[in-house]
Amino acid sequence: MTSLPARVSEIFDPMRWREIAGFDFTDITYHRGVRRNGEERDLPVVRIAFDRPSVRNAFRPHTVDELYRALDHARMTSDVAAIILTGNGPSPKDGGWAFCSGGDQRIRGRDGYRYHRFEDAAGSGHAEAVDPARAGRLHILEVQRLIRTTPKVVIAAVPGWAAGGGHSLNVVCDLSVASRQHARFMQTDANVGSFDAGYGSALLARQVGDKRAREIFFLAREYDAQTAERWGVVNEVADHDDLEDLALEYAATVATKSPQAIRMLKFAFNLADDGLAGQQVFAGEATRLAYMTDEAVEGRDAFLERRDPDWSRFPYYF
Ligand SMILES: CC(C)(COP(=O)(O)OP(=O)(O)OC[C@H]1O[C@@H](n2cnc3c(N)ncnc32)[C@H](O)[C@@H]1OP(=O)(O)O)[C@@H](O)C(=O)NCCC(=O)NCCSC(=O)c1cc(O)c2ccccc2c1O
Repeated sequence: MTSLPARVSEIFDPMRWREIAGFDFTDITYHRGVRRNGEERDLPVVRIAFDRPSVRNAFRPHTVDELYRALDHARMTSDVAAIILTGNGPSPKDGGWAFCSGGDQRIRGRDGYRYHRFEDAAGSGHAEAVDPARAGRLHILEVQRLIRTTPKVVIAAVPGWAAGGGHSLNVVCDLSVASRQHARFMQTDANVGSFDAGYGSALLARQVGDKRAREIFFLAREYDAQTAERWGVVNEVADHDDLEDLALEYAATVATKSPQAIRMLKFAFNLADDGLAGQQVFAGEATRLAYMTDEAVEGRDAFLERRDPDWSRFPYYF
């Protein structure tokens, strides 16, 4: 049996996971699902979790870099069907739970979120040199696009606060489950002079309706898991201790379906809202399907054999 991983979160069951080698993450944790009763084997699911519980799992640029790497690794792991995105907890400071509270406001500069603490030179005289190319970042938006275009089902397991950019991450996940006792939602962007004018607002309006989305952003009122379920922000509410089990159950069910069908469906759901970029992603998968046909093979072989293609075997289907 592989060694049990550390219990990274109070509701994380080490028996169900193994560490994924090759990463030295500091701001997130990354695990592969395993079955340990009987012969040990990998399950088609990974768990990626924000691991900054003392700041309600706020992300800094380094967190976003790590999140992107883990998501991309999961995307390219061909026997993974589903990705659970969650937040470790509780906070060692006050026992509070969080999925993610968005960008870490302590390191927000005038051009975005900064890798290093940066004091305005005029204000403090302690400006720290930062590679300008790595200065202010807003690349959580790249993570949103990766979640959107990864051919896997991404399941948000919301154990506590989903606020600001964390609220938007929940919106962009394919499915969501939330803790009855601790999940809280609040779109605080406008409180702090920020605005996710992309998926975080437009896709939210698709999910909850236009008036409700405006209410969520304009009033920035806190709402709980049951309300989130009623409004369509999450799929299901679970008791806190059962939250990760429910997310795993979703992942296991997704893994019983045809990988191709899931991919085509996910990209079909995205297509209209994502415009030409959505069409491109969907069309890429259509091309893969086409390459699997004898007709496409004939086109390729004819070129390689320096002859005219013979399409006579392939009818003009209608
Ligand atoms: C999330 C809360 C509502 C929780 O309130 P609660 O009372 O439970 O906890 P505290 O407020 O006491 O927080 C405990 C502890 O954590 C620190 N903390 C919490 N959130 C953050 C944060 N985002 N950044 C930094 N630190 C945070 C807090 O200061 C406390 O520390 P102590 O040292 O005092 O213990 C509440 O915490 C809250 O409202 N948090 C802020 C939520 C927020 O406004 N987030 C940012 C929104 S903007 C954003 O996320 C964003 C990011 C992007 O990269 C974008 C890119 C492009 C477009 C838009 C973007 C965008 O909008």
